[in-house]
Amino acid sequence: MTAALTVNSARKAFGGLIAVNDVSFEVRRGELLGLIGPNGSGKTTMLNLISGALKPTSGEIMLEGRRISGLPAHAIARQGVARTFQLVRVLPSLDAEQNVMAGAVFGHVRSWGADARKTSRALLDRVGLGARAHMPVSAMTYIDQKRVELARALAANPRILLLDEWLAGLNPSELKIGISLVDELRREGRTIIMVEHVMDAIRSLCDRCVVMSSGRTIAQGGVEETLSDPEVVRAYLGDEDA
Ligand SMILES: Nc1ncnc2c1ncn2[C@@H]1O[C@H](COP(=O)(O)OP(=O)(O)OP(=O)(O)O)[C@@H](O)[C@H]1O
Repeated sequence: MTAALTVNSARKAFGGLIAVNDVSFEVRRGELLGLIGPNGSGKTTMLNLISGALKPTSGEIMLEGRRISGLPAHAIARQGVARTFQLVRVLPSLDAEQNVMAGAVFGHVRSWGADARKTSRALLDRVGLGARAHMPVSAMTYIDQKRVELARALAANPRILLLDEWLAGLNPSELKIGISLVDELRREGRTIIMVEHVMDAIRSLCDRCVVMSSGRTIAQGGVEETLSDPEVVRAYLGDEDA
């Protein structure tokens, strides 16, 4: 069966720094893959290569067997890749509902007007913001802006969802809610890549992990087996987020 996403020898150089160095992995349909590694190991750059925010220096990325690397970000979004950002990016002058509608209009399965509004309302309910649909996002807390961003990413029913540290910065009770929300997405069969430092979340949510260190993949496979790999333990030692 064709993988949902295939990354083949992806490489990204920023001048002399190779942020992603010959990385290859697959994400199966309906799988939640954890992309983990110490700070600066290349995880966000890898997500940027998939979403088209950056073009790979070499290598290729395929979505459902079709090459997406090299396409502009908006074309990749149309093909069905949606994401959230490590530092939330919302449209601050618009309200929550309008932000989510923007995802429905510009993404994979597009809808407009009343349809987009209906989708948007349902998703805002789902992320716990049903009562604040008309609040300007600039007046929302950071956590609520993250929820808006997740709803926006889901609005176009993407083929693959990229979560860049979506659980970071949550307090323990918010984290519990956040984990169960991602778990619900997983149970409904969504294909997700999650860049995350919260190890409890990795352990409870991921089907498999890919571990990066200094731009390279140092391990991939089942979560427990990967996290106990001596090279992974070594890569994390001394890293305060481990
Ligand atoms: N636009 C850029 N220009 C130059 N260097 C960059 C750029 N983006 C990332 N880098 C460098 O590439 C390396 C990998 O960064 P990246 O943000 O992908 O790591 P990360 O694993 O996501 O880190 P973190 O967990 O801290 O978010 C780092 O050394 C970073 O400084």
